[in-house]
Amino acid sequence: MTNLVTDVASTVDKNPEATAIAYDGQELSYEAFWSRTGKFAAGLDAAGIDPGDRVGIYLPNLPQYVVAFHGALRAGAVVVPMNPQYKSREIGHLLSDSGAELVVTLADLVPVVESVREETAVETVVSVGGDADGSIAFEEFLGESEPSVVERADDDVACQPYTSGTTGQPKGVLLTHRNLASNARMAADLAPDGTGVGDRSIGVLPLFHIYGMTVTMNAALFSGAAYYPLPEWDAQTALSLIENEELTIMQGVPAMFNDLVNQPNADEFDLSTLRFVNSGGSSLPIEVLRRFEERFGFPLYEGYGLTETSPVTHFNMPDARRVGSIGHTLDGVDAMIVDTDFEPVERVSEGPVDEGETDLDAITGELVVAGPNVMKGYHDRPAANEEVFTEQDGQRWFHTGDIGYWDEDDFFYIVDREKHMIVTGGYNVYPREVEELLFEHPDVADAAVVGIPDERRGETVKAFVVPASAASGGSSGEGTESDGVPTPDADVTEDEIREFCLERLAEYKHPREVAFVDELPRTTTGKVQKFELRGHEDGATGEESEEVAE
Ligand SMILES: Nc1ncnc2c1ncn2[C@@H]1O[C@H](COP(=O)(O)OP(=O)(O)OP(=O)(O)O)[C@@H](O)[C@H]1O
Repeated sequence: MTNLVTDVASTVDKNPEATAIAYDGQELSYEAFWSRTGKFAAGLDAAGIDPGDRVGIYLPNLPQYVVAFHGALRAGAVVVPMNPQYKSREIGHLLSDSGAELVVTLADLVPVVESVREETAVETVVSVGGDADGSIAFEEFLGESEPSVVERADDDVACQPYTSGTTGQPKGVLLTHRNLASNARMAADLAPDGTGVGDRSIGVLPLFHIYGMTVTMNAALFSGAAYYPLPEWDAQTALSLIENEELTIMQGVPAMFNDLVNQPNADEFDLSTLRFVNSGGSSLPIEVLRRFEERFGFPLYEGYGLTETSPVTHFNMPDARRVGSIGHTLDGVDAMIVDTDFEPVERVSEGPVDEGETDLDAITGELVVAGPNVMKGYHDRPAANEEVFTEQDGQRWFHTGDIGYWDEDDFFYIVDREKHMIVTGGYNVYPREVEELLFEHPDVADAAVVGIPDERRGETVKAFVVPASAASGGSSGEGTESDGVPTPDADVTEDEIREFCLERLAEYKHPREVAFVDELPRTTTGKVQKFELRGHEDGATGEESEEVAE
Protein backbone atom coordinates (compact mmCIF):
# COMPACT_ATOMS: atom_id res chain seq x y z
CA MET A 1 0.00 0.00 0.00
CA THR A 2 1.30 3.46 -0.88
CA ASN A 3 -0.45 5.89 1.38
CA LEU A 4 0.70 9.19 2.81
CA VAL A 5 -1.50 8.83 5.91
CA THR A 6 0.06 5.54 6.94
CA ASP A 7 3.52 6.91 6.09
CA VAL A 8 2.96 9.93 8.34
CA ALA A 9 1.44 7.70 11.06
CA SER A 10 4.62 5.65 11.11
CA THR A 11 6.73 8.84 11.35
CA VAL A 12 4.57 9.86 14.33
CA ASP A 13 5.18 6.48 15.99
CA LYS A 14 8.91 6.81 15.56
CA ASN A 15 9.23 10.47 16.61
CA PRO A 16 6.29 11.41 18.84
CA GLU A 17 8.15 14.19 20.59
CA ALA A 18 9.81 15.79 17.57
CA THR A 19 8.35 19.09 16.37
CA ALA A 20 5.97 18.69 13.45
CA ILE A 21 4.75 22.28 13.04
CA ALA A 22 6.22 25.50 14.44
CA TYR A 23 4.31 28.73 14.05
CA ASP A 24 4.41 32.08 15.76
CA GLY A 25 6.57 30.85 18.64
CA GLN A 26 4.42 27.76 19.28
CA GLU A 27 5.38 24.20 18.51
CA LEU A 28 3.21 21.18 17.88
CA SER A 29 4.88 17.80 18.40
CA TYR A 30 4.18 14.93 16.03
CA GLU A 31 2.06 13.29 18.71
CA ALA A 32 0.01 16.46 19.28
CA PHE A 33 -0.32 17.07 15.54
CA TRP A 34 -1.54 13.52 14.98
CA SER A 35 -4.03 13.80 17.80
CA ARG A 36 -5.46 16.97 16.23
CA THR A 37 -5.76 15.33 12.80
CA GLY A 38 -7.74 12.53 14.51
CA LYS A 39 -10.04 15.09 16.11
CA PHE A 40 -10.51 16.85 12.80
CA ALA A 41 -11.35 13.50 11.17
CA ALA A 42 -13.88 12.91 13.98
CA GLY A 43 -15.38 16.33 13.24
CA LEU A 44 -15.76 15.39 9.58
CA ASP A 45 -17.41 12.16 10.54
CA ALA A 46 -19.88 14.03 12.76
CA ALA A 47 -20.57 16.47 9.93
CA GLY A 48 -21.57 13.58 7.68
CA ILE A 49 -18.48 13.60 5.47
CA ASP A 50 -17.94 10.14 4.02
CA PRO A 51 -14.86 8.72 2.34
CA GLY A 52 -14.55 10.22 -1.14
CA ASP A 53 -16.46 13.38 -0.22
CA ARG A 54 -14.76 16.68 -1.05
CA VAL A 55 -13.48 18.99 1.66
CA GLY A 56 -12.33 22.45 0.59
CA ILE A 57 -9.44 24.14 2.40
CA TYR A 58 -9.49 27.86 1.71
CA LEU A 59 -6.78 29.07 4.05
CA PRO A 60 -3.35 30.65 3.96
CA ASN A 61 -0.38 28.67 5.35
CA LEU A 62 -1.36 28.10 8.98
CA PRO A 63 -1.09 25.11 11.33
CA GLN A 64 -4.86 24.59 10.91
CA TYR A 65 -4.26 24.04 7.18
CA VAL A 66 -1.87 21.20 7.93
CA VAL A 67 -4.22 19.65 10.49
CA ALA A 68 -7.25 19.93 8.18
CA PHE A 69 -5.32 18.49 5.22
CA HIS A 70 -4.02 15.44 7.07
CA GLY A 71 -7.21 15.05 9.11
CA ALA A 72 -9.25 14.95 5.90
CA LEU A 73 -6.94 12.35 4.35
CA ARG A 74 -7.21 10.33 7.55
CA ALA A 75 -10.99 10.38 7.20
CA GLY A 76 -10.72 9.22 3.59
CA ALA A 77 -12.06 12.53 2.28
CA VAL A 78 -10.66 14.29 -0.78
CA VAL A 79 -8.98 17.64 -0.12
CA VAL A 80 -9.75 20.51 -2.48
CA PRO A 81 -7.07 23.16 -1.81
CA MET A 82 -8.16 26.68 -2.68
CA ASN A 83 -6.12 29.85 -3.07
CA PRO A 84 -7.00 32.24 -0.20
CA GLN A 85 -6.65 35.13 -2.63
CA TYR A 86 -9.51 33.87 -4.73
CA LYS A 87 -12.71 35.89 -4.74
CA SER A 88 -16.35 34.77 -5.07
CA ARG A 89 -16.30 34.04 -8.78
CA GLU A 90 -13.22 31.81 -8.59
CA ILE A 91 -14.28 30.13 -5.34
CA GLY A 92 -17.76 29.55 -6.77
CA HIS A 93 -16.25 27.65 -9.70
CA LEU A 94 -13.98 25.50 -7.52
CA LEU A 95 -16.70 24.65 -5.03
CA SER A 96 -19.37 23.80 -7.57
CA ASP A 97 -17.01 21.94 -9.90
CA SER A 98 -15.61 19.82 -7.05
CA GLY A 99 -18.90 19.32 -5.23
CA ALA A 100 -17.23 20.16 -1.89
CA GLU A 101 -19.60 19.67 1.04
CA LEU A 102 -17.47 21.26 3.72
CA VAL A 103 -15.06 24.19 3.65
CA VAL A 104 -12.44 25.25 6.17
CA THR A 105 -11.63 28.92 5.83
CA LEU A 106 -10.63 32.10 7.63
CA ALA A 107 -13.43 33.84 9.52
CA ASP A 108 -12.77 36.82 7.24
CA LEU A 109 -13.36 34.68 4.16
CA VAL A 110 -16.62 33.11 5.34
CA PRO A 111 -18.65 35.85 3.56
CA VAL A 112 -16.99 34.86 0.28
CA VAL A 113 -18.15 31.28 0.73
CA GLU A 114 -21.57 32.50 1.84
CA SER A 115 -21.92 34.61 -1.29
CA VAL A 116 -21.71 31.53 -3.54
CA ARG A 117 -23.07 28.89 -1.19
CA GLU A 118 -26.42 28.55 -2.95
CA GLU A 119 -24.83 27.42 -6.18
CA THR A 120 -22.70 24.80 -4.40
CA ALA A 121 -23.15 21.67 -2.29
CA VAL A 122 -21.49 23.24 0.78
CA GLU A 123 -23.27 22.26 3.98
CA THR A 124 -20.71 23.09 6.63
CA VAL A 125 -18.27 25.98 6.93
CA VAL A 126 -15.51 25.79 9.53
CA SER A 127 -13.82 29.06 10.43
CA VAL A 128 -10.31 29.77 11.63
CA GLY A 129 -9.31 32.93 13.49
CA GLY A 130 -12.61 34.06 14.96
CA ASP A 131 -16.34 33.49 14.74
CA ALA A 132 -18.34 34.23 11.65
CA ASP A 133 -22.05 33.89 11.00
CA GLY A 134 -22.92 30.66 9.24
CA SER A 135 -19.78 28.82 10.39
CA ILE A 136 -18.46 26.63 13.20
CA ALA A 137 -15.22 27.70 14.87
CA PHE A 138 -12.32 25.32 14.14
CA GLU A 139 -11.75 24.37 17.79
CA GLU A 140 -15.45 23.63 18.30
CA PHE A 141 -15.56 21.55 15.16
CA LEU A 142 -12.85 19.16 16.40
CA GLY A 143 -14.40 15.95 17.74
CA GLU A 144 -13.54 14.07 20.89
CA SER A 145 -12.72 10.67 19.59
CA GLU A 146 -9.85 9.72 17.35
CA PRO A 147 -11.06 7.36 14.67
CA SER A 148 -8.49 5.10 13.13
CA VAL A 149 -7.33 5.81 9.61
CA VAL A 150 -10.01 5.10 7.02
CA GLU A 151 -8.60 2.58 4.54
CA ARG A 152 -8.25 3.84 1.03
CA ALA A 153 -6.92 2.07 -2.05
CA ASP A 154 -3.73 3.39 -3.65
CA ASP A 155 -5.73 4.46 -6.66
CA ASP A 156 -8.43 6.32 -4.71
CA VAL A 157 -8.36 10.08 -5.07
CA ALA A 158 -6.83 11.91 -2.09
CA CYS A 159 -6.59 15.46 -3.30
CA GLN A 160 -8.07 17.64 -6.02
CA PRO A 161 -6.00 20.78 -6.56
CA TYR A 162 -6.96 23.05 -9.44
CA THR A 163 -4.75 24.28 -12.24
CA SER A 164 -4.45 28.03 -12.25
CA GLY A 165 -6.42 28.23 -15.47
CA THR A 166 -3.99 30.11 -17.62
CA THR A 167 -5.70 28.52 -20.61
CA GLY A 168 -9.34 28.54 -19.57
CA GLN A 169 -11.36 27.52 -16.54
CA PRO A 170 -9.22 25.87 -13.85
CA LYS A 171 -9.35 22.08 -14.04
CA GLY A 172 -9.49 19.79 -11.00
CA VAL A 173 -6.47 17.48 -10.94
CA LEU A 174 -7.24 14.07 -9.44
CA LEU A 175 -4.26 13.00 -7.35
CA THR A 176 -4.41 9.59 -5.73
CA HIS A 177 -2.98 8.34 -2.46
CA ARG A 178 -0.21 6.71 -4.52
CA ASN A 179 0.54 10.05 -6.21
CA LEU A 180 0.83 11.96 -2.94
CA ALA A 181 2.81 9.33 -1.09
CA SER A 182 5.26 8.58 -3.87
CA ASN A 183 6.08 12.21 -4.54
CA ALA A 184 6.42 13.11 -0.84
CA ARG A 185 8.93 10.28 -0.55
CA MET A 186 10.78 11.36 -3.70
CA ALA A 187 10.86 14.98 -2.51
CA ALA A 188 12.13 13.99 0.93
CA ASP A 189 15.00 12.12 -0.72
CA LEU A 190 16.25 15.15 -2.66
CA ALA A 191 18.25 16.73 0.18
CA PRO A 192 21.72 15.29 0.76
CA ASP A 193 21.25 12.24 3.07
CA GLY A 194 17.51 12.81 2.81
CA THR A 195 15.24 15.05 4.86
CA GLY A 196 14.91 13.87 8.46
CA VAL A 197 14.33 14.57 12.12
CA GLY A 198 16.27 17.73 13.01
CA ASP A 199 15.56 19.38 9.68
CA ARG A 200 13.54 22.58 9.85
CA SER A 201 11.80 23.54 6.66
CA ILE A 202 10.47 27.02 5.89
CA GLY A 203 6.94 27.00 4.47
CA VAL A 204 6.98 30.02 2.18
CA LEU A 205 5.33 28.22 -0.72
CA PRO A 206 1.54 28.40 -0.56
CA LEU A 207 -0.02 25.17 0.62
CA PHE A 208 -2.90 25.35 -1.84
CA HIS A 209 -0.33 24.76 -4.59
CA ILE A 210 1.11 21.31 -5.14
CA TYR A 211 4.72 22.48 -4.77
CA GLY A 212 4.26 23.76 -1.21
CA MET A 213 1.88 20.92 -0.40
CA THR A 214 4.11 18.04 -1.44
CA VAL A 215 7.67 19.24 -1.55
CA THR A 216 7.62 21.32 1.62
CA MET A 217 4.77 20.16 3.88
CA ASN A 218 4.36 16.49 3.00
CA ALA A 219 8.05 15.77 2.50
CA ALA A 220 8.72 17.28 5.96
CA LEU A 221 5.93 15.33 7.69
CA PHE A 222 6.83 12.14 5.87
CA SER A 223 10.37 12.34 7.21
CA GLY A 224 10.02 13.72 10.75
CA ALA A 225 11.23 17.24 9.97
CA ALA A 226 9.62 20.40 11.38
CA TYR A 227 7.47 22.53 9.10
CA TYR A 228 7.43 26.33 9.63
CA PRO A 229 4.45 27.80 7.74
CA LEU A 230 4.43 31.45 6.74
CA PRO A 231 1.02 32.82 5.68
CA GLU A 232 2.50 35.08 3.03
CA TRP A 233 5.79 35.75 1.33
CA ASP A 234 7.86 38.55 2.74
CA ALA A 235 11.61 38.48 2.15
CA GLN A 236 12.54 40.17 5.44
CA THR A 237 10.32 37.86 7.50
CA ALA A 238 11.76 34.84 5.72
CA LEU A 239 15.36 35.97 6.31
CA SER A 240 14.69 36.60 10.03
CA LEU A 241 12.92 33.27 10.44
CA ILE A 242 15.77 31.36 8.81
CA GLU A 243 18.29 33.05 11.08
CA ASN A 244 16.30 32.91 14.32
CA GLU A 245 15.03 29.35 13.97
CA GLU A 246 18.20 28.04 12.31
CA LEU A 247 16.20 26.59 9.44
CA THR A 248 17.87 23.98 7.26
CA ILE A 249 15.68 23.63 4.16
CA MET A 250 14.05 26.12 1.85
CA GLN A 251 11.97 25.56 -1.25
CA GLY A 252 10.91 28.59 -3.24
CA VAL A 253 10.03 29.91 -6.65
CA PRO A 254 12.48 31.97 -8.75
CA ALA A 255 10.66 35.22 -7.91
CA MET A 256 11.40 34.64 -4.20
CA PHE A 257 15.08 34.01 -4.80
CA ASN A 258 15.24 37.09 -6.99
CA ASP A 259 13.55 39.05 -4.22
CA LEU A 260 16.10 37.81 -1.68
CA VAL A 261 18.97 38.82 -3.94
CA ASN A 262 17.49 42.31 -4.23
CA GLN A 263 17.22 42.87 -0.45
CA PRO A 264 19.85 45.52 0.34
CA ASN A 265 20.38 44.15 3.87
CA ALA A 266 20.35 40.42 3.03
CA ASP A 267 24.03 40.05 4.03
CA GLU A 268 23.19 41.01 7.61
CA PHE A 269 21.38 37.71 8.19
CA ASP A 270 23.12 34.50 9.16
CA LEU A 271 21.73 31.86 6.82
CA SER A 272 24.52 29.35 7.41
CA THR A 273 22.17 26.68 8.80
CA LEU A 274 20.47 26.26 5.40
CA ARG A 275 21.75 23.01 3.95
CA PHE A 276 19.39 22.53 1.03
CA VAL A 277 17.75 25.25 -1.03
CA ASN A 278 15.85 24.61 -4.21
CA SER A 279 13.83 26.40 -6.80
CA GLY A 280 10.91 25.19 -8.89
CA GLY A 281 7.51 26.20 -10.23
CA SER A 282 8.86 28.16 -13.15
CA SER A 283 12.15 28.56 -14.96
CA LEU A 284 15.02 29.87 -12.88
CA PRO A 285 16.88 32.47 -14.97
CA ILE A 286 20.57 31.53 -14.98
CA GLU A 287 21.48 35.06 -13.99
CA VAL A 288 19.22 34.92 -10.91
CA LEU A 289 20.87 31.65 -9.91
CA ARG A 290 24.33 33.17 -10.40
CA ARG A 291 23.48 36.32 -8.42
CA PHE A 292 21.91 34.26 -5.64
CA GLU A 293 24.87 31.91 -5.28
CA GLU A 294 27.34 34.78 -5.39
CA ARG A 295 25.45 36.73 -2.78
CA PHE A 296 24.68 33.92 -0.34
CA GLY A 297 27.52 31.49 -1.00
CA PHE A 298 25.56 28.24 -1.20
CA PRO A 299 24.06 26.32 -4.12
CA LEU A 300 20.53 26.82 -5.42
CA TYR A 301 19.23 23.62 -6.95
CA GLU A 302 16.49 23.51 -9.53
CA GLY A 303 13.66 21.06 -10.00
CA TYR A 304 10.71 20.77 -12.34
CA GLY A 305 7.18 19.54 -12.16
CA LEU A 306 3.49 20.23 -12.61
CA THR A 307 0.34 19.97 -10.54
CA GLU A 308 -0.57 16.98 -12.72
CA THR A 309 2.61 15.16 -11.66
CA SER A 310 2.25 15.75 -7.90
CA PRO A 311 4.62 17.70 -8.80
CA VAL A 312 8.33 16.78 -9.07
CA THR A 313 9.52 14.75 -12.06
CA HIS A 314 13.03 16.19 -12.55
CA PHE A 315 15.70 17.50 -10.26
CA ASN A 316 19.29 18.65 -10.40
CA MET A 317 20.63 16.43 -7.66
CA PRO A 318 23.40 17.89 -5.51
CA ASP A 319 25.84 15.32 -6.89
CA ALA A 320 24.72 15.77 -10.52
CA ARG A 321 23.83 19.31 -11.37
CA ARG A 322 23.94 21.09 -14.69
CA VAL A 323 23.06 24.77 -14.61
CA GLY A 324 20.36 25.65 -17.13
CA SER A 325 18.91 22.15 -16.97
CA ILE A 326 16.00 20.84 -14.91
CA GLY A 327 18.20 17.83 -14.10
CA HIS A 328 17.57 14.11 -14.34
CA THR A 329 14.27 12.30 -13.90
CA LEU A 330 13.61 11.13 -10.35
CA ASP A 331 13.87 7.40 -9.62
CA GLY A 332 10.68 5.72 -10.73
CA VAL A 333 9.72 8.45 -13.21
CA ASP A 334 10.13 8.03 -16.97
CA ALA A 335 10.46 10.95 -19.36
CA MET A 336 11.03 11.54 -23.06
CA ILE A 337 11.15 14.41 -25.50
CA VAL A 338 8.85 13.50 -28.39
CA ASP A 339 7.86 15.00 -31.71
CA THR A 340 4.29 15.47 -32.89
CA ASP A 341 4.18 11.78 -34.01
CA PHE A 342 5.19 10.73 -30.50
CA GLU A 343 8.62 9.62 -31.73
CA PRO A 344 11.54 10.37 -29.39
CA VAL A 345 13.55 13.37 -30.60
CA GLU A 346 17.28 12.76 -30.99
CA ARG A 347 19.32 13.88 -27.98
CA VAL A 348 22.01 16.54 -28.22
CA SER A 349 25.45 15.36 -27.14
CA GLU A 350 25.74 17.76 -24.21
CA GLY A 351 23.51 20.60 -23.06
CA PRO A 352 22.73 23.32 -22.50
CA VAL A 353 22.98 24.42 -26.12
CA ASP A 354 23.52 28.02 -27.10
CA GLU A 355 19.93 28.79 -28.05
CA GLY A 356 20.93 31.73 -30.22
CA GLU A 357 23.22 29.52 -32.31
CA THR A 358 20.97 26.47 -32.50
CA ASP A 359 18.08 25.52 -34.72
CA LEU A 360 15.78 24.82 -31.79
CA ASP A 361 13.05 23.30 -33.95
CA ALA A 362 15.50 20.53 -34.89
CA ILE A 363 16.34 19.45 -31.32
CA THR A 364 13.19 20.19 -29.35
CA GLY A 365 9.91 18.42 -28.77
CA GLU A 366 7.34 18.05 -26.02
CA LEU A 367 8.33 16.67 -22.66
CA VAL A 368 6.16 13.68 -21.72
CA VAL A 369 6.35 11.84 -18.40
CA ALA A 370 5.06 8.63 -16.83
CA GLY A 371 5.30 7.23 -13.32
CA PRO A 372 3.63 6.80 -9.95
CA ASN A 373 3.25 10.55 -9.50
CA VAL A 374 1.26 11.18 -12.69
CA MET A 375 -2.35 12.13 -11.92
CA LYS A 376 -5.31 9.86 -12.42
CA GLY A 377 -6.84 12.48 -14.72
CA TYR A 378 -8.78 15.73 -14.70
CA HIS A 379 -12.06 15.80 -12.79
CA ASP A 380 -15.03 15.65 -15.17
CA ARG A 381 -13.02 16.64 -18.24
CA PRO A 382 -13.09 13.69 -20.67
CA ALA A 383 -11.89 15.79 -23.62
CA ALA A 384 -8.94 17.20 -21.69
CA ASN A 385 -8.03 13.69 -20.52
CA GLU A 386 -8.07 12.45 -24.12
CA GLU A 387 -5.66 15.21 -25.03
CA VAL A 388 -3.08 14.86 -22.30
CA PHE A 389 -2.47 11.12 -22.19
CA THR A 390 -0.88 8.76 -24.72
CA GLU A 391 -0.84 5.03 -23.99
CA GLN A 392 2.19 3.28 -25.39
CA ASP A 393 4.00 0.03 -24.49
CA GLY A 394 2.05 -0.31 -21.25
CA GLN A 395 3.00 3.21 -20.16
CA ARG A 396 0.56 6.04 -19.68
CA TRP A 397 2.42 9.13 -20.85
CA PHE A 398 1.34 12.57 -19.72
CA HIS A 399 1.88 15.51 -22.08
CA THR A 400 3.35 18.39 -20.10
CA GLY A 401 2.82 21.07 -22.77
CA ASP A 402 6.44 22.13 -22.24
CA ILE A 403 8.92 22.33 -25.08
CA GLY A 404 12.39 21.04 -24.30
CA TYR A 405 15.33 18.88 -25.33
CA TRP A 406 17.51 16.22 -23.68
CA ASP A 407 21.14 15.27 -23.85
CA GLU A 408 23.17 12.08 -23.87
CA ASP A 409 23.92 12.48 -20.16
CA ASP A 410 20.18 12.27 -19.41
CA PHE A 411 19.80 15.94 -18.52
CA PHE A 412 16.57 17.61 -19.63
CA TYR A 413 16.16 21.26 -20.61
CA ILE A 414 12.97 23.31 -20.83
CA VAL A 415 12.86 25.91 -23.57
CA ASP A 416 9.44 27.27 -22.69
CA ARG A 417 5.79 26.44 -22.37
CA GLU A 418 4.34 25.67 -25.76
CA LYS A 419 1.51 28.11 -25.17
CA HIS A 420 3.95 30.96 -24.42
CA MET A 421 5.67 30.70 -27.79
CA ILE A 422 5.48 33.88 -29.85
CA VAL A 423 5.12 33.63 -33.60
CA THR A 424 6.38 36.82 -35.21
CA GLY A 425 6.60 37.21 -38.96
CA GLY A 426 6.67 33.41 -39.31
CA TYR A 427 9.51 32.96 -36.79
CA ASN A 428 9.12 31.22 -33.45
CA VAL A 429 10.40 33.09 -30.42
CA TYR A 430 10.58 31.49 -26.99
CA PRO A 431 10.15 34.27 -24.42
CA ARG A 432 12.41 32.52 -21.95
CA GLU A 433 15.47 33.01 -24.16
CA VAL A 434 14.84 36.77 -24.27
CA GLU A 435 14.09 36.86 -20.54
CA GLU A 436 17.36 35.07 -19.75
CA LEU A 437 19.21 37.74 -21.71
CA LEU A 438 17.36 40.60 -20.06
CA PHE A 439 18.43 39.30 -16.65
CA GLU A 440 22.05 39.65 -17.83
CA HIS A 441 21.61 43.40 -18.10
CA PRO A 442 23.01 44.88 -14.86
CA ASP A 443 20.12 47.32 -14.52
CA VAL A 444 17.35 44.75 -14.85
CA ALA A 445 15.88 43.30 -11.65
CA ASP A 446 12.98 41.39 -13.18
CA ALA A 447 11.67 40.82 -16.68
CA ALA A 448 8.97 39.08 -18.66
CA VAL A 449 8.42 38.81 -22.38
CA VAL A 450 5.13 38.31 -24.22
CA GLY A 451 3.80 38.47 -27.74
CA ILE A 452 1.45 41.34 -28.49
CA PRO A 453 -0.79 41.61 -31.55
CA ASP A 454 0.84 43.20 -34.56
CA GLU A 455 -0.88 43.71 -37.90
CA ARG A 456 2.17 43.07 -40.03
CA ARG A 457 3.95 40.33 -38.09
CA GLY A 458 1.02 38.65 -36.36
CA GLU A 459 2.75 39.16 -33.04
CA THR A 460 5.55 41.40 -31.83
CA VAL A 461 7.93 40.69 -28.99
CA LYS A 462 7.39 42.99 -26.03
CA ALA A 463 9.48 43.10 -22.83
CA PHE A 464 8.24 44.29 -19.47
CA VAL A 465 11.18 45.26 -17.31
CA VAL A 466 11.51 46.15 -13.63
CA PRO A 467 14.61 48.37 -13.46
CA ALA A 468 17.03 47.45 -10.68
CA SER A 469 16.74 50.95 -9.27
CA ALA A 470 13.01 50.36 -8.72
CA ALA A 471 13.57 46.94 -7.11
CA SER A 472 16.21 48.16 -4.65
CA GLY A 473 14.01 51.08 -3.73
CA GLY A 474 16.40 53.84 -4.65
CA SER A 475 18.36 55.43 -7.44
CA SER A 476 21.94 56.45 -7.70
CA GLY A 477 22.42 57.78 -11.19
CA GLU A 478 25.48 56.05 -12.66
CA GLY A 479 25.75 52.29 -12.18
CA THR A 480 28.60 51.61 -9.75
CA GLU A 481 29.61 48.91 -7.29
CA SER A 482 29.61 49.21 -3.52
CA ASP A 483 30.36 46.37 -1.06
CA GLY A 484 30.22 43.95 -3.98
CA VAL A 485 26.58 44.81 -4.67
CA PRO A 486 26.07 46.68 -7.96
CA THR A 487 24.24 49.97 -7.57
CA PRO A 488 21.73 50.23 -10.37
CA ASP A 489 21.72 52.96 -12.97
CA ALA A 490 18.47 54.83 -12.46
CA ASP A 491 18.70 56.43 -15.88
CA VAL A 492 18.63 53.26 -17.97
CA THR A 493 16.32 53.81 -20.93
CA GLU A 494 13.98 51.62 -22.93
CA ASP A 495 16.17 52.20 -25.99
CA GLU A 496 19.23 50.94 -24.14
CA ILE A 497 17.41 47.74 -23.22
CA ARG A 498 16.26 47.26 -26.80
CA GLU A 499 19.79 47.87 -28.14
CA PHE A 500 21.26 45.47 -25.58
CA CYS A 501 19.01 42.71 -26.91
CA LEU A 502 19.47 43.62 -30.54
CA GLU A 503 23.24 43.30 -30.22
CA ARG A 504 22.94 39.82 -28.77
CA LEU A 505 19.90 38.23 -30.43
CA ALA A 506 18.64 37.62 -33.93
CA GLU A 507 16.76 40.69 -35.05
CA TYR A 508 13.33 38.98 -35.06
CA LYS A 509 13.75 37.92 -31.41
CA HIS A 510 14.62 41.27 -29.91
CA PRO A 511 11.83 43.14 -28.08
CA ARG A 512 10.63 45.87 -30.41
CA GLU A 513 8.74 47.25 -27.48
CA VAL A 514 10.02 47.71 -23.94
CA ALA A 515 7.97 48.96 -21.01
CA PHE A 516 9.30 49.77 -17.56
CA VAL A 517 7.08 48.71 -14.68
CA ASP A 518 7.49 48.82 -10.90
CA GLU A 519 6.69 45.15 -10.55
CA LEU A 520 5.39 42.27 -12.62
CA PRO A 521 1.93 40.82 -12.00
CA ARG A 522 2.58 37.43 -10.45
CA THR A 523 0.49 34.60 -9.13
CA THR A 524 0.94 33.63 -5.49
CA THR A 525 3.07 30.81 -6.80
CA GLY A 526 5.44 33.27 -8.43
CA LYS A 527 4.46 32.81 -12.06
CA VAL A 528 4.23 35.93 -14.19
CA GLN A 529 0.62 36.48 -15.26
CA LYS A 530 1.44 36.86 -18.91
CA PHE A 531 -2.19 37.22 -19.89
CA GLU A 532 -2.29 40.33 -17.70
CA LEU A 533 0.68 41.75 -19.58
CA ARG A 534 -0.89 40.94 -22.90
CA GLY A 535 -4.16 42.37 -21.58
CA HIS A 536 -2.45 45.70 -21.03
CA GLU A 537 -2.06 45.95 -24.76
CA ASP A 538 -5.73 46.12 -25.60
CA GLY A 539 -6.74 47.86 -22.42
CA ALA A 540 -8.38 44.75 -20.99
CA THR A 541 -7.76 43.94 -17.36
CA GLY A 542 -7.06 40.47 -16.02
CA GLU A 543 -10.56 40.35 -14.60
CA GLU A 544 -12.17 41.08 -17.91
CA SER A 545 -10.07 38.50 -19.62
CA GLU A 546 -11.43 35.02 -20.28
CA GLU A 547 -8.61 33.62 -18.23
CA VAL A 548 -8.78 33.26 -14.49
CA ALA A 549 -5.81 34.36 -12.42
CA GLU A 550 -4.23 32.00 -9.96
N1 LIG B 1 12.17 24.36 -13.32
C1 LIG B 1 11.29 24.74 -14.22
N2 LIG B 1 11.71 25.26 -15.39
C2 LIG B 1 10.84 25.67 -16.33
N3 LIG B 1 9.51 25.63 -16.18
C3 LIG B 1 9.04 25.12 -15.03
C4 LIG B 1 9.88 24.65 -14.00
N4 LIG B 1 9.10 24.18 -13.01
C5 LIG B 1 7.81 24.36 -13.39
N5 LIG B 1 7.76 24.93 -14.59
C6 LIG B 1 6.57 25.35 -15.37
O1 LIG B 1 5.41 25.27 -14.53
C7 LIG B 1 4.42 24.45 -15.17
C8 LIG B 1 3.57 23.75 -14.16
O2 LIG B 1 2.89 24.71 -13.40
P1 LIG B 1 1.62 24.40 -12.53
O3 LIG B 1 1.38 22.97 -12.40
O4 LIG B 1 1.81 25.21 -11.32
O5 LIG B 1 0.46 24.94 -13.43
P2 LIG B 1 -0.06 26.40 -13.56
O6 LIG B 1 0.86 27.16 -14.43
O7 LIG B 1 -0.26 26.94 -12.20
O8 LIG B 1 -1.48 26.21 -14.18
P3 LIG B 1 -1.97 25.99 -15.67
O9 LIG B 1 -1.61 24.59 -16.01
O10 LIG B 1 -3.43 26.23 -15.59
O11 LIG B 1 -1.27 26.99 -16.51
C9 LIG B 1 5.21 23.50 -16.02
O12 LIG B 1 4.44 22.98 -17.06
C10 LIG B 1 6.33 24.41 -16.52
O13 LIG B 1 5.91 25.16 -17.64
